[in-house]
Amino acid sequence: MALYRRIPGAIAVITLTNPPVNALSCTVREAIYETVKRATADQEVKAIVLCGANGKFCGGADIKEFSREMRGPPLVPMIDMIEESEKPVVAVIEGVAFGGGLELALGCHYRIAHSGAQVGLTEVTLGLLPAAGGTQRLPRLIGVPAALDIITTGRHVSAQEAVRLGIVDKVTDSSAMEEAIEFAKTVAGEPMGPRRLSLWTAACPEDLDSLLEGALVRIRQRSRGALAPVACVQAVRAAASLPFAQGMKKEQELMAYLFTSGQARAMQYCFFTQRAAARWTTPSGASWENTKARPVRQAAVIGLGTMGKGIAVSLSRAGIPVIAVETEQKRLKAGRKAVNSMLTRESQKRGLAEAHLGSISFTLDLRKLRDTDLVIEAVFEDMALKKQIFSKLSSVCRPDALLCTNTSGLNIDEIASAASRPELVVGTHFFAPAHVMKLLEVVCGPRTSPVAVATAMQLAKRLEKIGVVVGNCSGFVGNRMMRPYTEQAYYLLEEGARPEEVDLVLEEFGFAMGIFRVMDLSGLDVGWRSRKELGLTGPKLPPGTEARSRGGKRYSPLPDILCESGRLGQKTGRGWYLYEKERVATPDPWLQSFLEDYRSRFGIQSRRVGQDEILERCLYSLINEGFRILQEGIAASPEDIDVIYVSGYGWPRHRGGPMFYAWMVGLPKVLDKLEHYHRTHPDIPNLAPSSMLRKLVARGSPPVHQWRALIQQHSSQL
Ligand SMILES: CCCCCCC/C=C/C(=O)SCCNC(=O)CCNC(=O)[C@H](O)C(C)(C)COP(=O)(O)OP(=O)(O)OC[C@H]1O[C@@H](n2cnc3c(N)ncnc32)[C@H](O)[C@@H]1OP(=O)(O)O
Repeated sequence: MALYRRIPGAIAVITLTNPPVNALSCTVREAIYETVKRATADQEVKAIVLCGANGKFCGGADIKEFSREMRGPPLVPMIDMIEESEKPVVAVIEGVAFGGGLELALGCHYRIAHSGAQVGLTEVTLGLLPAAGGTQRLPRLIGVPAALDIITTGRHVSAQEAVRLGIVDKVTDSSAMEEAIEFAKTVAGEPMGPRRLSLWTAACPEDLDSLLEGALVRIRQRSRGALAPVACVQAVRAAASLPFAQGMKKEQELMAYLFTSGQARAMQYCFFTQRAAARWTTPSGASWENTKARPVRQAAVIGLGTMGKGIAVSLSRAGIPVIAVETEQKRLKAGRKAVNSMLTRESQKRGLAEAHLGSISFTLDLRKLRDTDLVIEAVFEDMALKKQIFSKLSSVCRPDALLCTNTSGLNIDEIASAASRPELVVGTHFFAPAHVMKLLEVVCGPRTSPVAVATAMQLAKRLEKIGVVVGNCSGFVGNRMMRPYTEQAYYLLEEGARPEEVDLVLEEFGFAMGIFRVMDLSGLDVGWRSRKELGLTGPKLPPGTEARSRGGKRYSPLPDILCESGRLGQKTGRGWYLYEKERVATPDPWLQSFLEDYRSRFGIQSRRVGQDEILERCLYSLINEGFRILQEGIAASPEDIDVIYVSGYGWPRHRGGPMFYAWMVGLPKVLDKLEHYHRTHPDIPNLAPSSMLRKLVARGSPPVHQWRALIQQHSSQL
């Protein structure tokens, strides 16, 4: 709703009241209409102040309403009515003014913001565009180039930048409300015509076409295949070239097209699932409701390799004092140097004062961890080494200290078996670079206590990461699903495809990089090491093993052969691609002839592999593994899997996540295709459709939010 009160000085104050973010729900819109009409009709009122309750102006349109039939007064005429008011309307921007919230403020005649406020036209992040006049008013207010950037990225703009750009008229460190009231008194009675943005002309550069073209190029690089940012560019073009009314018509047409697109649905699904994952209720009944996280006043990181360094920076940035431990003086020195320079870069980039960073001390002595609340082990993926560390930690640390391992796939329970209190051992799987990537898989072993999970999830929040609780199995959720995906990519090469063909299909789907480019970037030796550990290749492989088969299942030795010949990816200048210029991948003629030789050596008839087959075999095998994960109770819900993929594996947000995508494609189609590919490749068991997928199809393919209820609770690992 919106509360109305009249205060001395002939001012009407209208307060949007819809916790937690004062979203513009049907009821709020109705109340704004009514209160603005009341204020304009009231002879005693000379000016109007519009604010939000609880220190937040407005979080925009109510996203929950987008999936229902629209009711109540629409936003556009409501904002027009405010702009047309003869009495000045002053918006008080505290907290946030996002999406429709900022559009509402743009309809007001003046905007006064608190210095801590943020504004933005964030609709593009939900697959939409600012269709309450935002695409037409913002360019008129601040010019086309700056508006184009804000509208197409949906980025949050600080109050300081907002006043610099002219989005707000004034910023104050003290009470924005009081400032606005005093200001409103000074403009009461003035004509409002010059303050109506709809009457302005957008300042436009001479080379408008090249500005818009440049924006489209950046959009294609950043979010391939996403419709909303492209529509935003079209709407801004309309603002630059058409009268306001026609621009508004164009804005509405584009919105109608986006609103019903699967992409908007997918991105709104992402918005809600990310928040649902943070609420983490497990099938065994643990949740924030009944479990309290332990306070983390001091943390430690063991191992200052790539991951350890990023984790230490992440902790320090959250203001948590850190003890960083290494085994050798040389490594400690190198680690200290790297961490300190990362922190300096961070504080320069984010404007963080050193006082806000948690202190980091460096030591070779594990005994220094005796007062630590939480330890994160980030050493090599070596089970024996990890067990040795956990055993030592048990004797050095406080008995209630939480012991976390950053393994990316080893058995948490086996690691926990070396600790004296296995219930306090939990997996915290960070993603590289750990101080940048948002995802944290919180891995729960069979003996991990709810308190340990709650503490790790609370830590994720403090580190501004998205924590998702998963069960213990090889590779957990994310890496486990990657295996069948990469295997399919190798098989496709064996059968006739080229790396650049596979990558192009995946990039056109929306991944920032295709799988072969990703492998080249992270180093082919990472997978090679783990395949050697598993005895799939290298010295542990029993003599006489067939080159293309392991345990009766198809195996591709292609990546092993590349590694053996020193092609480890970008770092050696060669991998699946050639890197003559640093980081620039070019198709390698050597690889092409190597693949031809390989095929003729193994009698494989090379064929042209179509784009659909590339996409389906890569994605459906990954999705199929997701269904197995659900079946085994390793993830609590399909939404959790989707959050993991969107926030940690570059799955395009406008595709919702693998499980949502499967549902959008149609579960019967996914099942049918998997059956087809499995019939064609019976030696690839990953292609055999999972029973969970069959079950969902048999139940009529219910929407994703209903799957959780169908997952057998007794098989849950959580
Ligand atoms: C054809 C008809 C349409 C015409 C209108 C078209 C023009 C307008 C479009 C829009 O305005 S779209 C919405 C634009 N707004 C946003 O993108 C903001 C989204 N929200 C956020 O970014 C954040 O929530 C926040 C505002 C920065 C607050 O962050 P914080 O971390 O403090 O809290 P959260 O956990 O994110 O949110 C708390 C709670 O509130 C729910 N929520 C937030 N924003 C909205 C919203 N706009 N609509 C509905 N609900 C919202 C959020 O889901 C959380 O709920 P729970 O998970 O706790 O249930």
